[in-house]
Amino acid sequence: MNTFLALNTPPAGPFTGELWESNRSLTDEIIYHPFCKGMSDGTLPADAFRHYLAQDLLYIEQDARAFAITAGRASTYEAFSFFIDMARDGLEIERNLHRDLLPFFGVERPDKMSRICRGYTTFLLDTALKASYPESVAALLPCFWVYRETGLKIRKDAVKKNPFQKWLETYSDEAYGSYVEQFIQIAEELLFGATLTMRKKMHYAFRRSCEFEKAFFSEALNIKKDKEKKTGQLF
Ligand SMILES: Cc1ncc(CN)c(N)n1
Repeated sequence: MNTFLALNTPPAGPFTGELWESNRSLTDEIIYHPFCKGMSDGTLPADAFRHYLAQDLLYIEQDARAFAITAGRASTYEAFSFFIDMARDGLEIERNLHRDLLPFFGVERPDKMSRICRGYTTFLLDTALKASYPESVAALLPCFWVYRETGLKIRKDAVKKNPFQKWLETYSDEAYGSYVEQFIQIAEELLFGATLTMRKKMHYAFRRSCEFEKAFFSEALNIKKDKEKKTGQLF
């Protein structure tokens, strides 16, 4: 049986197939995360979304930098050009989303990064600067592939009058999807040409980013509980 049938954004070949499949339980935990379910059925607490959005504002800027660095290290002109586009247009797609959502949810630019946002962006930038080019590609891939898959899956079941509609539309939109497909193709070619050792490193980088993606949603959802714990309001 083809286990990728259930995927809306299928792998580009056996190597990206293996990459997704070996992280399937983790990617499922992201796609079916209570944060995402809350966006789909409209029940996500506004505070959780506000925290997420504020941190995402900082995240996408650093993510775009990591793409620009990766572009500079690309092994082909096509990949260089693609990652330059990702750094600029990818950022712009999400900036547009933020332009709509920030005033709607009354969110301002935060003074500092949360623990998970700092950890994730440091990991992406460190990988782009200090690890190999294929590892950086693998580290950056979940941020697009997992969001695309999540956006498509949760939009299907989303309630109609939904405050998170714009988020759902952005990540299920074709413009976003076409970037993701090209990105998966580049990763497939790199995995194909990689040594076993490099392939393992790429798998590690991909998994680490998936872990951060999950933690990003969990942190936002738990922020209220954490604040209450710190101020002792629960007791
Ligand atoms: C944390 C995070 N991960 C992924 C995306 C989608 N590029 C995002 N906006 N924010």
